[in-house]
Amino acid sequence: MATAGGNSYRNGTHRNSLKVDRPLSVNSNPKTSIKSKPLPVSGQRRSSTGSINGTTGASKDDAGVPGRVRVAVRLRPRNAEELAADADFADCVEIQPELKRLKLRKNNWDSDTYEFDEVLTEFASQKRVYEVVAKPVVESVLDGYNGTVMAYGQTGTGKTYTLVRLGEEDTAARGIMVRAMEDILADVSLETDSISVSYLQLYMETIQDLLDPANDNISIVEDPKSGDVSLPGATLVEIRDQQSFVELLRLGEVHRYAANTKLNTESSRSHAILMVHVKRSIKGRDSALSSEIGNNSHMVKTLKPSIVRRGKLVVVDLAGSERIDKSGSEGHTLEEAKSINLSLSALGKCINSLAENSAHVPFRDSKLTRLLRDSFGGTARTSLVITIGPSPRHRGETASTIMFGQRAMKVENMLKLKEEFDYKSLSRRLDLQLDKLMVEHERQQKAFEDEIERLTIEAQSQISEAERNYADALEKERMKYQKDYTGFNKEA
Ligand SMILES: Nc1ncnc2c1ncn2[C@@H]1O[C@H](COP(=O)(O)OP(=O)(O)OP(=O)(O)O)[C@@H](O)[C@H]1O
Repeated sequence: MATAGGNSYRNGTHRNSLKVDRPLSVNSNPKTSIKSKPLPVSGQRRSSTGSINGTTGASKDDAGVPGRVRVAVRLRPRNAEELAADADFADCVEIQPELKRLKLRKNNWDSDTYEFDEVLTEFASQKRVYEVVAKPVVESVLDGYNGTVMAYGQTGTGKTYTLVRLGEEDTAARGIMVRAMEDILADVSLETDSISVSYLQLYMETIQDLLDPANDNISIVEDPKSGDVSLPGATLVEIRDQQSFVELLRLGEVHRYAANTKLNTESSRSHAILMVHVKRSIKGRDSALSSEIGNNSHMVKTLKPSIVRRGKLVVVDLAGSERIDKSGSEGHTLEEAKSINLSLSALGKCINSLAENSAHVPFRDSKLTRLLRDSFGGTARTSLVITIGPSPRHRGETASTIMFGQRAMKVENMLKLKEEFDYKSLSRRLDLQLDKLMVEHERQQKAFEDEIERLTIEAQSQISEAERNYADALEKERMKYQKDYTGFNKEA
């Protein structure tokens, strides 16, 4: 029945209510907009000194650089079931990519319009999705910032497809995780830099290690001073090539728990979290710290520690955001769904509080929000992709996903360069220098002692010779006197 209305709606012949939940100009405030850096030419190394807002070097301002959470929406194409079941119905959404707008149909005559940082149609390639959603974040991580890429949406709308696909049989299908590592490996130098990875899942408020399933209750440690969150119990694997990373992802996926629900037989019931730590050594390059220390005196120059930048990329594949009642879950699965809902609703509450600038943000309400503290309202550059399906039967979930994305767009982070002096390597360098100096000192001491001994021996032999000469001369003198004395007596 809705076909005619749906088509005419799609052709724009009906008046739609324009409900834009935020100012129409995405970057209306130049202070709060992040200018994405131009993409590097393939195979060409970027300069690592570029900063998030396009200026050279890091901001010396300790407060950081403002960076709003960026949100893209991705529409999944109709699946086989929808092609059959929804054949007579129009999609519940219409995408206007050139305007970066999405229309959510209310009925045959009316729709609400929302604007996002990017809108990705059902034809958007995985490459394009990576480039608009994740690439700017990956570049920031390479420059020494923290970054987050997260997918949020109803079960079966393409979160795992967008983030986790390995694309081994079809390289065009590679998801964000694989493409991000390719870019990271292409930019770092493994002689001076290092990449290490943890892969975890958050399931029923428990953090489990996807790289070591026996490690199933990892605690979150928060630094009370910096607020930094870490998981010291998680397996950390050093990555040196793409193949070992892909194998690691495959291993993680095997371990990821997937429970069936009525909505999707391969639904992920856990949140999967990939953490990529990128540590880079900066030598003689422009940096906030190196210019702070100055380079006037020779002393400072020789004792100047090198600088390390530690960027962390967090990629989060959230569990499906569908309502419990609709998933038809019961028993254990109901507990699961409640737990998933608890963490997702805690995330929603935090985002609402941040969007409204509330004094209190309830980060402590769930492990997910504790883990994502730096990603929302923190120091990370964050990009969210919200995934939606076209089916009018799931209009409610699609609407709630869209509202989540709209609120997330209001969250402002303060991006901070994670740069510090490498005192450890300075101390190692000084230890080495000290060892060398001590060996040299010992060598000189020995040479000095040898010289003293030589001089002593020489002096002693000279004294002995002088004594001998003196004794000889004395003897000669005595003999002479004796001879003279004897001669004198004879004459007398
Ligand atoms: N953009 C797309 N193009 C083609 N197929 C897609 C796309 N997005 C998702 N799919 C397909 O839809 C199905 C569900 O996708 P996926 O498993 O990624 O959903 P999900 O949101 O991660 O679900 P869950 O919350 O249950 O983990 C998969 O078969 C996937 O291949």
